[in-house]
Amino acid sequence: MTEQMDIVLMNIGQLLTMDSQGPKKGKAMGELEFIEGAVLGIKDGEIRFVGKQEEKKDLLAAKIIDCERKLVTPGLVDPHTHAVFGGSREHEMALKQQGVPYLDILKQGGGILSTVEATRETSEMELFEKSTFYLDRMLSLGTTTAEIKSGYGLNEDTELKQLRVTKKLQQKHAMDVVSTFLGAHAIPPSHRDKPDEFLQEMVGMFQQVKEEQLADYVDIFTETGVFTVEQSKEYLSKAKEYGFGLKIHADEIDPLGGTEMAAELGAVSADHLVGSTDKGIKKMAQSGTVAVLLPGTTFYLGKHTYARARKMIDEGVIVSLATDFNPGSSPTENLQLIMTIAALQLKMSPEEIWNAVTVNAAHAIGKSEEAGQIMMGRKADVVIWDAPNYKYIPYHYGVNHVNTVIKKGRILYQRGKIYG
Ligand SMILES: O=C(O)CC1=NCN=C1
Ligand SMILES: [Zn+2]
Repeated sequence: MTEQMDIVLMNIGQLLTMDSQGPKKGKAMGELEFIEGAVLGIKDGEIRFVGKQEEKKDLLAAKIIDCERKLVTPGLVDPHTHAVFGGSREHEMALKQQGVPYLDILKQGGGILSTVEATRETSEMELFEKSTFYLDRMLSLGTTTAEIKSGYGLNEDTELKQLRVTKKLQQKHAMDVVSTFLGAHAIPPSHRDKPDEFLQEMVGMFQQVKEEQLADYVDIFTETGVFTVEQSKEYLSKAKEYGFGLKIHADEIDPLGGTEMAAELGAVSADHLVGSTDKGIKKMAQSGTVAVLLPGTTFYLGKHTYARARKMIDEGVIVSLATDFNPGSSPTENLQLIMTIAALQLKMSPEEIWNAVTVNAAHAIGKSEEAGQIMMGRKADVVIWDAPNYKYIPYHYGVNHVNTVIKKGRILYQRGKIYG
């Protein structure tokens, strides 16, 4: 019986389905489900057939794409970005080259605080247009679902402005967007000597953020010169009472013990984790807190100590990867580059990397049922790559391997032609 599809992808070299019940951890992170010589049927925005070419010859479609034995995967999921911000920080490159530490730039009123100034001065419309451009670029790089944090306002008006821009992106942009309230991103100059009072003001926003459905998660930057573990624990405990999922920028630069605290609170994810201790890693494995690793930030800050991904995977932690896209410590939308750095510096295998940018990344932002996998009935978020197999993407770096991006069954991006 012939079945009429909207789009059929045929002659697929390797189709990565990432088929699994829930996130991958431990040994399972090293396993990858894929079909060689596959065909994929899409109808009404959903996956309607997944199988081997010879199993299904009678698929008819308005559009048939011969994938020429290329790699096909789910759309990538980026679970940690700061993609709504004003201005840029290219002027900080010179300071980085002189070896000025990230936290010193912040202490001198630069870093996050210089982006705060720029964001406060940028209108909601300009922020929306600027972040639309960034999300378009992320789509062209194969990302079809992304998390976006606030945190460049550090006052009620501007934090709400950022969150409303993110909400508008959720409504208007093809990218599926998850929103996180990161009002506790840094201590603004106005509250330099009264961080607790500032945190109280951010707690005072929880009700409105909840009522206006402006964020699913609350996050905090637990770091030397920013917020202590004790302040963070109190802040996140209050966020939990309001029903928010918890995230934390933990042990990025100094090992303060944010990892342990995140696991104890049952945070959905703990992010960065360069300084996580053995104890913290064990606690994350027990609590199911996802380790969102950001090796691009370690690379960009010129650091040589990376998060201990191998230890985390061996201990059974759910590990995912993200760009940490932001104007200061990781100005890149390119999750493919992060895959390469994860291979070279985190020593993650290609199989672990693919699980980390799909099914595990979706789990880190509560999108397990919607993103990161190609399964019957799921949204058709699919990428065709100009690559012969899944190992090729982390191997060949610094370019965009995407041939075609299909989002909810619509072709949104195709590699540009060279008009010779
Ligand atoms: O520097 C930034 O703008 C983003 C960041 N927050 C915490 N670490 C990096
Ligand atoms: Zn971040």
